[in-house]
Amino acid sequence: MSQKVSLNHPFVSLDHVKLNFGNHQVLKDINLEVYPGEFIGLIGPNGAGKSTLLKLILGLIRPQSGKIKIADAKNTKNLIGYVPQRLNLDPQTPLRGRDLVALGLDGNRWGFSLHPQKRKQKVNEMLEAVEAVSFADSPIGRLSGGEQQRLLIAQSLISSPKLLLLDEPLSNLDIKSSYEIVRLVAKLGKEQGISVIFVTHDMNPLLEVMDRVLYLADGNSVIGTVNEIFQSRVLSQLYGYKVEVLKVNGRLIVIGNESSNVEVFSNPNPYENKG
Ligand SMILES: Nc1ncnc2c1ncn2[C@@H]1O[C@H](COP(=O)(O)OP(=O)(O)OP(=O)(O)O)[C@@H](O)[C@H]1O
Repeated sequence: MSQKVSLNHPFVSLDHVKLNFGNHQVLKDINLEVYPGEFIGLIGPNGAGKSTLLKLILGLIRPQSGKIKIADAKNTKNLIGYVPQRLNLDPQTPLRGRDLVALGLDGNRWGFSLHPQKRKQKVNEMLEAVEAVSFADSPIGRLSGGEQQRLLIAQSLISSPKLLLLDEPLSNLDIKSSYEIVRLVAKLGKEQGISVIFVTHDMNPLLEVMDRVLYLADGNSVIGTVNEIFQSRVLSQLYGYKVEVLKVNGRLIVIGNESSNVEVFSNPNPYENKG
């Protein structure tokens, strides 16, 4: 499906979004605009509502109030790719890597109607893009976490989405794989003009690729550039414990130390939510 997406207009916008689960107010007033090709890191403590925010954008749950707008598209089904946390698979699962990627075609209107040769070609192109050709014919249950993540990313991108939502894709990955996955997503996002919202607890691999950072806590959000948010003072204030941001060889590194005492500053939100 070809959709007209303007670079000057947000692809996704959330306007005063509020979400409760029963009496539990998870998101109080979220405002956000995500532009085409923009890479946003979504961070915040456990239970802050990061996955819930992704589900709202996916349309899986509806807000109590506020508006969520996805470009001008009427049919958003194929416009959003979603990568869940790693799969928990039985090692005996008969599905091969390339079958998992092909499943991404079946969720859209032309998946089954695609000529088998064209279908195979599309799957091969995606496997090459995520550098997964060498293990594409292995049963997915026997692949490593990093290999499975590459396949899930290929699956989510095969229907040419305009927005990619990734929910903690780095959990269970080693440092090298984490950096590789982040670089891969950032590269494909920029090449194809895909907006990315990337949920993570490990911020370090994202520091060089994020355009902006969205921090969720206590139902509210703070958004800013990496330089605005990644300061020891700001992160310590947001998390409520000592977080140090160091510059080593020109690169930022975030170190969290929950046991340290820290002065929690009186103003809980150092930045206005700029959307
Ligand atoms: N379907 C649901 N029904 C009731 N409460 C829910 C539901 N889904 C999530 N919650 C609650 O909403 C809050 C936010 O959950 P969510 O999974 O969005 O947090 P998160 O920021 O992604 O957390 P984590 O970092 O631990 O993955 C939590 O307190 C959770 O228990």
